[in-house]
Amino acid sequence: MQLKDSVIIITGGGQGLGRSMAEFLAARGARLALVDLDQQRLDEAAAACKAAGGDARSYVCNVANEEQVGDMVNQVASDFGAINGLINNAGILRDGLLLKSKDGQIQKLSLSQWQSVIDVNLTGVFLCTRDVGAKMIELGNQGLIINISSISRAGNIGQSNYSAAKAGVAALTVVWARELARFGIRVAGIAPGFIETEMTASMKPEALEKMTAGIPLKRMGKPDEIAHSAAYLFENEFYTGRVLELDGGLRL
Ligand SMILES: NC(=O)C1=CN([C@@H]2O[C@H](COP(=O)(O)OP(=O)(O)OC[C@H]3O[C@@H](n4cnc5c(N)ncnc54)[C@H](O)[C@@H]3O)[C@@H](O)[C@H]2O)C=CC1
Ligand SMILES: CC(C)c1ccc(C(=O)O)c(O)c1O
Repeated sequence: MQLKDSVIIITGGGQGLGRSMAEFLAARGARLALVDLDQQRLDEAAAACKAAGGDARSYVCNVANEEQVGDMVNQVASDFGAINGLINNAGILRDGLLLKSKDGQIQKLSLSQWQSVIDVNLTGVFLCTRDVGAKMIELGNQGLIINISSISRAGNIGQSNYSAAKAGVAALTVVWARELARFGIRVAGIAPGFIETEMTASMKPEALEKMTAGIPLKRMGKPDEIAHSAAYLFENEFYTGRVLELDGGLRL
C-alpha cells in the first residue's frame, strides 16, 4: 500500500506518538484525520502535518464514546471520500497497585481507576476499529488498522488496568486480522517500550538513568522510530495479525 494520498485516521493525534506518526506519514504524502479531545492541540498538529507536506483535518472525539466515534467516522468519510487506514493510538495511564497497605489499612485499586483505562485503551480501540472497518467495507476501501499496544501487555507491576487493556489490544489484533482479511483489511500492532516523550523528559535524570540501564540498547526509543514502523506496516502488504515489538530488547 502506498502512503501517498492514503487517508489515515490517527486517534490521540494531537500530541506525543500520535502527532509524531502523523507528521511522519504526512511527509510521505498521506492525508490525515487527526482525532483527539482538545481542538487547539489538534489544530497545531494539523498545521504541522500540512507543513510536512500532507493534508490534515482535525476531529474532536472521545474514542470511548460510541456516538462520537460513529459521527467522527461518518464525517471523515464525507470530508475525504475514502478511508484507507486507522491508527488506534489514543491511550491513558492511571497506574496503581491492585492492593497496598498504608498505616495498617488495605487500599484497593478503585473501580473507576480500572474502568477509565479499559474504556479508553480497550473499548475505544474496539469502537474505532468496528466503525472504521464497517465504513471501509461500505466504501469498498482496503487498507490497514494499527493498534498501539505496549511492552506492558506482558504484565507490569502497578498497571493492572493498563496491562489488561494492552494485552487485550494485542489479542484483538490477531482476531481482527483473521476476520477482516476477507475484506482486504490488514490489522497489525506495535508494542513500544519506553519512548522519549514529554513525560519522560520531565523525569529526574537519576530516575531516567535507572530506567535506561535495564534496556539492552541503553536508551529509550524515539517517536520517529515508532512512526517509521507504522509506515513500514502500511507499506508491507504481507504483514497482518502480528504485533511488532519495539523496545530496545527490554523485557519487563
Ligand atoms: N510513550 C511511551 O513510552 C509509550 C506509549 N505507548 C502507547 O502509545 C500511545 C500514545 O502514547 P503517548 O503519545 O505517550 O501518550 P500522550 O498522553 O502523549 O498522548 C495520548 C493522546 O491521546 C489522547 N486521548 C486520551 N484519551 C482520549 C480519548 N478518550 N479520546 C481521544 N483521544 C484521547 C490525549 O489527549 C493525547 O493527545 C498510547 O496508546 C500509549 O499507551 C505504549 C508504550 C510506550
Ligand atoms: C511502561 C511502558 C513502557 C509505558 C511507559 C510510558 C507510557 C506513556 O507515557 O504513555 C506508556 O504508555 C507505556 O506503555
